Amino acid sequence: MSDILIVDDERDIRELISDILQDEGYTTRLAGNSDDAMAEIAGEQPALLILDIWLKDSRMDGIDILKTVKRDYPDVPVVIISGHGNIEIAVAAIKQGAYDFIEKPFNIDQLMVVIRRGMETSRLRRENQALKRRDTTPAEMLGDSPAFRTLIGQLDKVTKSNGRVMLSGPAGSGKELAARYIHANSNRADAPFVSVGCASIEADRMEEVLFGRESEEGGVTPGLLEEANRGVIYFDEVADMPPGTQSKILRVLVDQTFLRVGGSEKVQVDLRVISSTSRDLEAEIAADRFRRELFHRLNVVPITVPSLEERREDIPALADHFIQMFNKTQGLPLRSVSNEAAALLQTMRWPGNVRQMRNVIERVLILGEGADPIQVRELPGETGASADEGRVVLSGAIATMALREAREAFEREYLLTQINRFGGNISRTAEFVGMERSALHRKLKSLGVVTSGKGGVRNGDEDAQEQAAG
Ligand SMILES: Nc1ncnc2c1ncn2[C@@H]1O[C@H](COP(=O)(O)OP(=O)(O)OP(=O)(O)O)[C@@H](O)[C@H]1O
Repeated sequence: MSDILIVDDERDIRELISDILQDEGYTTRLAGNSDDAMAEIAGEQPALLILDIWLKDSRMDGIDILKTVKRDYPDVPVVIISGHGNIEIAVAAIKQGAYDFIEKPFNIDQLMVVIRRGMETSRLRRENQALKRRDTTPAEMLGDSPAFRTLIGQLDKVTKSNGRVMLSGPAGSGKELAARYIHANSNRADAPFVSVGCASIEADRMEEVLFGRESEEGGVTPGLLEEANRGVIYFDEVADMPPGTQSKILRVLVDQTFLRVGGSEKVQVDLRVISSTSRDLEAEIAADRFRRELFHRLNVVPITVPSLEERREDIPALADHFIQMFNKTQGLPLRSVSNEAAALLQTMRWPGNVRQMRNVIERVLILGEGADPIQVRELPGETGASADEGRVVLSGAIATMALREAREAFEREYLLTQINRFGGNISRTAEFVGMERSALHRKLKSLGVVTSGKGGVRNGDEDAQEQAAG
């Protein structure tokens, strides 16, 4: 959707405009009457429409087309071409929602100014829509660990106030979910929740995206602040907000008004602001990358969202939750998690927090063996998947034991593995593990492992015996 549709009954004119635009790098489509124009638009929505007001031999005139387009494709900016001296008609067209107009005869510069601005508007609208699409209904926030209960307790305290909240915590820990929880339980729940990814919007586009734009003729493209009016605006990774925008946002926070880009009249908004950061904002302030006044305005109620490793207790319930979610949304198999696999999930490292765990579960459901329950060997680390996907600290069974029992289990498993490696040769095993032969014998005896002659090992514990044999 980056092309321009030119509708004019005069072939010379439409081809002339097309040539100029193509020279400037735009793709164009042409239509000489209203039927062709509507067919082109229905086929693929153009990024911008240039429309002659007077169309000979057409069922609809330009104003009718404009009305239809504004009704059915409100995001397509329409630039009207009007004859010289037809200013009233052009103004009427603006009132009907046209973005701008050019008068015939026009020069190339005039044309290009209007088109470039129109294309920018179109891009901005699409960007805003894409951002809004990310706004899905709040997912359920799950957990019962002490760290999670502390978090929910703090969130519950701020839902009914209008206080600005700063959520800090590592990536993927659930900051946005916490912000949505506040919104959903507040008296702004019926108004929008608009998320602004401060890291994902280019610095030079930020102001237009936030404040919107106004054309000289009064055409308005609202920005995200206006779209969030009466609701919540969520600044995700606020440390990434460009310095110029920081100053402007500071002013918005002071008097809840702002100017659109190109505008001269103040726009009033009623917003609750929630921000998030995974960085240390004090350090950003010390390095002159973040404005202290803005920090103080945003950081009225600071709330820390714990990492997943601080709430390992919640992991089995989260795993079940994600399995059910992927079953519902993607039809992936509804599986349970074996105790060992759950224990392993609880002992892994999770640098990407809940998001990473969600991805791991999704991958297991897609690529795993499919039989119930999910086994340890299907999990990353055990399957040799990327080290980043969670380094295994402990094997599954050991993770569920008390220290003494775990130590014994580990020693048994370790020594049986070594004895196997050395074909049952106790002397070589003793040498490798750094023990006296007699000390190793004693150790094995205390662990219930019986060495029977050459190469054989026996063990009271069936699992260990299986491992020794395998
Ligand atoms: N307590 C929870 N219960 C259920 N799902 C959760 C929970 N916490 C986080 N999630 C899920 O984990 C994923 C990441 O959460 P979210 O996007 O809120 O994290 P974030 O901290 O905002 O991440 P980033 O800083 O990277 O944007 C989401 O899919 C979210 O639904």
